Formats: sequence, C-alpha cells, structure tokens
Amino acid sequence: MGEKWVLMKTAQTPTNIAVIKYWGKRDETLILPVNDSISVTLDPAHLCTTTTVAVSPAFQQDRMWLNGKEMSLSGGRYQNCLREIRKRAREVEDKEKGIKIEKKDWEKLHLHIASYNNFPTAAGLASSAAGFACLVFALAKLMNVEEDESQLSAIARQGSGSACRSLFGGFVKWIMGKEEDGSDSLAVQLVDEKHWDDLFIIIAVVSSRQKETSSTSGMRESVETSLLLQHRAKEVVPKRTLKMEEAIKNRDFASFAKITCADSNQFHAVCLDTSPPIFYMNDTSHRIISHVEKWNRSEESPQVAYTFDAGPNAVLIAQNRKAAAQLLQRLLFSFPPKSDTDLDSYIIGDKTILKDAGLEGMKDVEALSPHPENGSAQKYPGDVNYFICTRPGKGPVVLSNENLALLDPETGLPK
Ligand SMILES: Nc1ncnc2c1ncn2[C@@H]1O[C@H](COP(=O)(O)OP(=O)(O)OP(=O)(O)O)[C@@H](O)[C@H]1O
Ligand SMILES: C[C@@](O)(CCOP(=O)(O)OP(=O)(O)O)CC(=O)O
Repeated sequence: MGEKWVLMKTAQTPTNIAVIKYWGKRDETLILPVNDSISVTLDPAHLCTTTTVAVSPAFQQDRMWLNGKEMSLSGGRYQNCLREIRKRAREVEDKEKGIKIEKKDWEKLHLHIASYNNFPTAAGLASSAAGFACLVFALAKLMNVEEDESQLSAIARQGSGSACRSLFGGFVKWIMGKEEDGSDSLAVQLVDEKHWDDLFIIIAVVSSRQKETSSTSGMRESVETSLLLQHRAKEVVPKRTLKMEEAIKNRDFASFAKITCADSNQFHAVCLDTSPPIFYMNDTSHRIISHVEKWNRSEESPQVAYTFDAGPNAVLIAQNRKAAAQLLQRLLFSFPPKSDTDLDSYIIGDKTILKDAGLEGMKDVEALSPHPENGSAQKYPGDVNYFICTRPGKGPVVLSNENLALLDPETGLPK
C-alpha cells in the first residue's frame, strides 16, 4: 500500500437533553450508569457536530482537530472508541478510486479526524454527547461496520455516557444493562422526531462566572457520598422511567412536564446531597424555574417543562408553538438583552417563533408588559447570554456533499 489515496466520510450528529437524568456510574472505564435515562434529541439544524474521518496509507499517525485546533487523541475515552470501532471494521472497496482495504489493513492504517461543533464547546450544551456520537458514527460508515445504531451507541457510550443517546432522533432511552462487560448498556429509540412534533424547545444560555465541576467528577463524588443518589437509582428512576415512556407514547404533556421538572430537580438535589455539595444552577436558573412554576400553576395544565444539566442553562420544552411564543414573551420581559445587544443575535436558531410572539425588534421587547402570575416586574438585563430556539430533531446522517467535508480530499489535512 504505497499509494497516496485518501478515503473520507463526513457525518452530522445531534446533541440531546435528558428528561430522566443519567447521574452516577457503576463502572468508570466502561461508562456504565447506575440508572436508565431518557432524552430528547435536539434539531441538528441548530445544534450539531460535523465530523469528517479519513484514512490513507500516507498518514503517519492518528490525528484529530476539534474546531480547527489539533488536539490529542491519547485520552482513554478516545482510545477506547477507536479500538472498539477498529475491531469491527470490514473490507472496503471503492472501485471508482481503485481503493481496496482488507479487514486486516485497518489495524495498520491511520486516521485523520476533523470535527466542528456549531455551538460553544464545553459550555454545558452537551458537546461531548454530539461529538463522540459523531466520531463513532462517521468511523462506522468509513469502515463499513455492520453494527446497527444501538450497537454503535454502546461504543459512543465509552466516549461519554450521554453520547450513546445521540445515535437516534426523537426520544431515546439509554438502558443501563446488567452485564459486567457493558454489552447490554445501550440506547434504543422510543419514538422518532415526528411522533411528537408539536413540542418547541427554548434554551436559555445563562451567563456564569464560576467554573463548574465537570459531569464526570461531579457524578463520581455523588456516587461516593450521596445517599439520595442510591435511593434515586433504586427506587425513583425505575418507576419514573415507565411513567415517562407512557407520557411520551401518549403525548401526555401534563405528565411529561411533571416528570421532567421533578427529575431535573431531583438530580440537582443529589448534587446538593453530595459532599462537598455541587451547585450547578445559579440565581438566574432559579428565577427561570420560579417563573415557569408560577405560570404552569396559573394555567389549567402545564405549558412548559424545564430541565437543567450540569450547569446553569435552562432547557425549556413548551407543549406547542403557541406556548413557546408566550414563554418567549415572558422570558424577554424578565431577561432582556443588554442595551448593546440586538434581538437578532440574542435569539438564535429557529427565529420564526419571534413573529409568533409579536417580537420583530427591540421596541417590541421594550413594550412587553409584566405577566400577572409572576408577581414581579423586575428585569435582569444581561443575565441570559442568548436564547436558542429549537425542536426535537433527527438522528445522525452521512453528508454526501464533499464540499461539506472538513478535511481536504487530496491531503487529508483540515481545509
Ligand atoms: N466534536 C467533538 N468531537 C470529539 N470530541 C468532542 C467534540 N466536542 C467536544 N468533545 C469532547 O468533549 C469535551 C467537552 O465535554 P464537557 O463534558 O466538558 O462539555 P460539554 O459536553 O460541552 O458540556 P456538558 O457535558 O456540561 O453538557 C471536549 O473537551 C472534548 O474532549
Ligand atoms: C447531567 C447530565 O448531562 C450528565 C451527563 O454526563 P456526561 O455524559 O457528560 O458524563 P460522562 O459519561 O462522564 O462523560 C445528564 C444526562 O445527560 O443524562
């Protein structure tokens, strides 16, 4: 194999937000959780990872570039994913390019990987979930791997637990499994993204000053010190997961919202029950919860569910566009942008919701009046960095348009 050919594949993968949280491992290396979890996949049109993987006999070593900067692949999580996917690589033939790779060649051939997140990395928006899912999915396509998405999810899981849920669109369950080798700890799709397409999601990216504890170390500390975590994993989550599956199947928003909020709150209670306690939410997060709770209580049935991961950002799931438009009015009244920010950069993603909310410019935001149920007309300009408007979305796809590849087809280096 002295030739200079380069063979590539590019894939795009969504991120996801858990409505029943994964928090705690029973095996740190294999990344096996102490409970099942359920998530909704977010529309990749607004939040996604694109990854190009390439193989060539000319490559001297495995290399990776994340958002244009070369990074090390020596970490255990990357090595585990690469090893597991290489094991499953099969013969690949591209007759047009005159390339033939035998199964055994994959052991010696090196890879180049370039990845780009269209949203901030390591900012509490689950970049590791989309990132590892995309890496595994793209490599599986390049290497002609036979395994289905669930089996690939068990590999992505070894990069970051929550990544296993990004192999599917719609609503996804990560089954914790029982086997010691982790072979049955994988994700399955509950319903696809079309099943409940009324839902609309608004993410408040909340400004935070302090550096948070990473999910990995936070959950390790919770497993070591929180009795509430033990109770949650054994008694609460198994029952809650069944109820959540029912709510999703029946599109029962009242039940969905109740369980989603309760589970987010219990996850943060576990963090407080950890020694030393971990604080992921801040005053702005608490204010958003209080707004949503008051509004839901003032209506006949809940309009919005909230959930927070290991950080202060609020993910707000509205039962439909109408509720989302009303939510946006409420949010923009209390959390307007700073005076030097325009609405166009403050509301990103699916901006069509602005029109539904009657908010075409800053003057409409300034004209908003307080909502009676809130009981406070106080404003907090600048406490939210920006809002991302999105919806439940589809799972990973291969991008066949070569122009979208992140590596040069001749050199295999970043474009
Ligand atoms: N596109 C990507 N491809 C491969 N790895 C990625 C990618 N994006 C992020 N990662 C990995 O994930 C790490 C960031 O994960 P981290 O858990 O700190 O943040 P996050 O996932 O954005 O936020 P959170 O877990 O709090 O929601 C990066 O340092 C990198 O190792
Ligand atoms: C709060 C969470 O977002 C925790 C996610 O944890 P990670 O998947 O980031 O942790 P590692 O498996 O150690 O990489 C809840 C969830 O996504 O279920």
